[in-house]
Amino acid sequence: MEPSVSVAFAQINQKVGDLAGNAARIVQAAALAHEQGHDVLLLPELALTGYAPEDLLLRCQFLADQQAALQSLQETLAGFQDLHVVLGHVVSTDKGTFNAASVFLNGDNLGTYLKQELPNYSVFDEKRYFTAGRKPLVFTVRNHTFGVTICEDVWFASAATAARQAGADTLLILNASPYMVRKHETRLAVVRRNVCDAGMGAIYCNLVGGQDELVFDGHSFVIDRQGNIVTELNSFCEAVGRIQVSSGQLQALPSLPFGADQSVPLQIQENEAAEAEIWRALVMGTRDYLGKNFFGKAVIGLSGGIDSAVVLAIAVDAIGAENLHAVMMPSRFTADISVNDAQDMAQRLAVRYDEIAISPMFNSYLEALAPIFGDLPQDTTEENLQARIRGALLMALSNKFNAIVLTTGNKSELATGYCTLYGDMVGGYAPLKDIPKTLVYRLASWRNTQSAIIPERIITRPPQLSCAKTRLTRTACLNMRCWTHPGASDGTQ
Ligand SMILES: Nc1ncnc2c1ncn2[C@@H]1O[C@H](COP(=O)(O)OP(=O)(O)OC[C@H]2O[C@@H]([n+]3cccc(C(=O)O)c3)[C@H](O)[C@@H]2O)[C@@H](O)[C@H]1O
Ligand SMILES: Nc1ncnc2c1ncn2[C@@H]1O[C@H](COP(=O)(O)OP(=O)(O)OP(=O)(O)O)[C@@H](O)[C@H]1O
Ligand SMILES: NC(=O)CC[C@H](N)C(=O)O
Repeated sequence: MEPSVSVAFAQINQKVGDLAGNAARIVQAAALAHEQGHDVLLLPELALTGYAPEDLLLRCQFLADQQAALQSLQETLAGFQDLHVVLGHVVSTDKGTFNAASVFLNGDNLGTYLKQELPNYSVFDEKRYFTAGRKPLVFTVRNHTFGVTICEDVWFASAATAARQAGADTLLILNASPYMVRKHETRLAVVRRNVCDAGMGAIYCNLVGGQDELVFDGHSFVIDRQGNIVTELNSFCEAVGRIQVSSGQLQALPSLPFGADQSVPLQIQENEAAEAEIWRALVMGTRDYLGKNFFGKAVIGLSGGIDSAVVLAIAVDAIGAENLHAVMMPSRFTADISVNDAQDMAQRLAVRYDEIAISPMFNSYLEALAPIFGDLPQDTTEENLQARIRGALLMALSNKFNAIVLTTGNKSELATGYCTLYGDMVGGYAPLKDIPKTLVYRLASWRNTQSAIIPERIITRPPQLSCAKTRLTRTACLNMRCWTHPGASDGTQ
């Protein structure tokens, strides 16, 4: 019987540009893998710089700092005897800048792989920064040979085929693959087609965490050469997965927790609702945007409507009720039930809640404008003015308390222009910017199945749609109402 080889793969949350912090997490993962007696540790794509480093790569100083951090890391990793660490980093030479991965063992570099397929579509812009590599890299631990590739490489056949031809039995894939609904199924299909069909098993290690407008889901997996899933990690949590390779067979070992937040179970839950996964994506995206930009607190305009209710619920799950401030800013047009529902929601979540009446400010504006407006009829102008007064108040609270304003607009509103510039668009991060209104309702209902934090009337009440507020035609407004809330087609408020 052949001696077995064991591999750990660390789904960790790195931060673009934070070389010291990223290196510390890499060392922590290596210590864990070494302590467990593993032979190989696989890390995500560009684990040292974080993904995507974008224009930092155009700064000579950043490249020099990264090189120094890499050197120092290589020395530290030498302390974990006999552990092969497959680490993603940048290589900069007179031939170009490369998205690379090196295999470090006992202080030596066994080889460096250069990414061959550079994605340059959608959110990816790698051709702006990187030059493509051409050669496979393999290394052997006892009798088992591993190939190394990086993310987009496995979306094509050639890099995996070259690794197989160079003798690889199992392909190690370093990834920074952002989340989209159902992306996991696509990744599995791609790896089955390009890696398993070439005769190899695959260990797919993905980055996890929010980075500006992207959220990486992790959801790393191991698949054998027949295309069967051997083990997979849950999405939206840091974790270390582990396998053993024995007589060419890949066998799962129990996964290990990693990092401070261990609220998400490591293993995939059977039959989980799609909303549960999307909710975790929104919570992680919000938590990491705030955390990585040094905001401990947030402020939200709470209207008693569905969007601000869902944003508040996401924010509570992300940073805790004690770090949130909800502000209701009623005008003379605000219905009592809106105020009651906002109060009720804040109370259920134990969030600090304040009311600031905006009528006096609104009247002052109207008075100041009266000589110019004359007897022109009221229209969107006055409505937008209210939204802008609220925006100014929220930004004042933001400046004074160093709390970021969470914008409540959803994707349907942003796509159709149904929002007020310098008004309800105010703020630094919009958790719902990629969530259409129909999904906002589904998410609210799903979150309430976990604990009833959103007053039911906020979910069932037809959206407060005002056609005067938008530049959409009346027909478009009615269509939108049907589209967003099928139950509300009579135009009532
Ligand atoms: N990473 C981030 N992501 C998302 N949002 C972020 C953020 N960092 C701050 N924010 C938000 O931005 C807010 C801070 O921005 P902001 O409220 O604009 O305020 P502030 O950062 O103070 O920016 C204004 C600066 O420009 C100066 N200024 C302004 C206008 C004219 C002149 C002149 O000399 O002519 C000078 C002014 O003296 C002040 O120093 C934060 O409270 C927070 O809400
Ligand atoms: N009375 C209010 N008090 C506090 N914030 C408000 C108030 N009215 C509006 N806002 C803020 O402006 C955003 C947009 O308000 P709008 O009345 O256009 O409703 P909406 O787009 O349907 O959002 P929501 O579903 O949260 O009411 C709200 O999500 C909220 O953050
Ligand atoms: N970083 C990458 O190369 C990512 C590209 C890839 N197609 C993905 O989203 O999974």
